[in-house]
Amino acid sequence: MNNEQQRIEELAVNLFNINAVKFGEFDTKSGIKTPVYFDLRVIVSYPDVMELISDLIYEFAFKEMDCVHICGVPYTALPIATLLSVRAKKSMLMRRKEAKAYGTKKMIEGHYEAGQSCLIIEDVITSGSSVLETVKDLRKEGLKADRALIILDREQGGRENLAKNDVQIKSLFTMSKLIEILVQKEKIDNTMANKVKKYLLETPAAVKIDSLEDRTLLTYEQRSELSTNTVAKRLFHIMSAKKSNLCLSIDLTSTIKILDMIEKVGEHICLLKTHADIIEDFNTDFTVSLKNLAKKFNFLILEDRKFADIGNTVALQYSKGIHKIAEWADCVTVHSLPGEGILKAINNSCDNGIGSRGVFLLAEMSSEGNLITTEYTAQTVKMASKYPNVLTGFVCQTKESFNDPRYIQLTPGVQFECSKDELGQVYNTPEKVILEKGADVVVVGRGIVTAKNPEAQAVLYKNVLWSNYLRRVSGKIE
Ligand SMILES: O=c1ccn([C@@H]2O[C@H](COP(=O)(O)O)[C@@H](O)[C@H]2O)c(=O)[nH]1
Repeated sequence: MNNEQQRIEELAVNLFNINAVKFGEFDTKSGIKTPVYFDLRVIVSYPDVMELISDLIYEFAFKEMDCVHICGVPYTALPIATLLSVRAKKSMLMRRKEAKAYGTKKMIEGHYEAGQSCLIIEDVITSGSSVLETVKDLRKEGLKADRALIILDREQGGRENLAKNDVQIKSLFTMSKLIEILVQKEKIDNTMANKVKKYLLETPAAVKIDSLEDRTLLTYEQRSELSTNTVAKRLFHIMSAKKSNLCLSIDLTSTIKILDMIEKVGEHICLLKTHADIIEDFNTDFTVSLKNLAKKFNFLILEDRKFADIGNTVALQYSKGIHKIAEWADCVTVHSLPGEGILKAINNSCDNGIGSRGVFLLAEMSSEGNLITTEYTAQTVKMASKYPNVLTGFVCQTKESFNDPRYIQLTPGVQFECSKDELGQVYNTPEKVILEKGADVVVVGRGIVTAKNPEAQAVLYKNVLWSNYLRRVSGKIE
């Protein structure tokens, strides 16, 4: 056995011994359970392991790579990048997780010039999204970022996702290699190893999240393949099948008027948005009729309840009271203001028998003078990323709010003219929201409901929204 192999095996055993590799059942970012989990954050407490890792990276991977700078993906890879920088006498750059609120507002700290190359160091890759975030920020500064050294590649699509974005990787271990060594060294038995192998074979490659590719250039069909929330998947399918990305906001106050309006426009919409609390004669028969119409015309129902309380209260508001929203609405809107308790509450309700449901988180609002800031929007998107199974998308106004192709941008505030109502609602045109603002599903309320001929108006909206979507995905925007 050669020296490299021996030291790789030594590292595998060390990682196992310090509990940086764990076996059991763990939740992952993508929502799929995994029998093996890597927590390389603990290595900072073990100088010998740190030294071994940086030696291995330096001798077996780094030496042959020509680069001006080294940049670790925050945070776990930062100490490794530091050791390597000292060892190789190469400049190190630091990528911030958030831009500073004052001063330079730079994302990359250190001295560099555009055109110089920067090698990225990362501990573990699954989909490769964290490496891509770093690549994105380095490239924004004009740096060449096309190679990354990884300690462990989970072999779940990260290498391929990165290659598609022109980043080549080299890793000390693949997951299969590590497992093989641990069996050989009698750290785990064959049953466990087979469980991991089965998981690797059966689990779809981790979705391509936060890629550099613009989500709005992907088709709804392509995005349905990536969806981790059942409602988002269904909605993408319905949109493609009906050639409609129109959501009707049915802000009427009587059940008869609502059902009558749906008979007229149901064929043309992919989503129906309700405000149950404005309906004066709300009753269970109405919800039965609503569900029948949703089935007949093939659309989903979104109750625009905008929950904004503590998790426990929301769980009750969602399933109890007169409205029993959980029983008839495929998805609901939720404010992020109170924190992730709301998402947990709805996630738990799904696990506890109501089945697959979805949430649209409010990341931005269409009303003039609303208090949402860009930081609030960014934190909302970050919070949501922990709940991929329940998150259908975001209610927002701008494409920049998020780029994860699994989620749907639902944009209200749309009419044929850019205008405002007397209470501060701001309207953009269908063309603008689809082509410039990144909307996937567009909410139209009074633009249809108060029209003389709502059906004809719905068809007009549907056609213009769909043709602009086709322009967007075919890259024919002049
Ligand atoms: O930021 C937001 C969030 C939700 N809405 C809702 O959409 C409709 C818009 O109705 P219009 O008649 O087309 O103005 C309405 O139900 C709002 O509650 C929004 O407008 N803005």
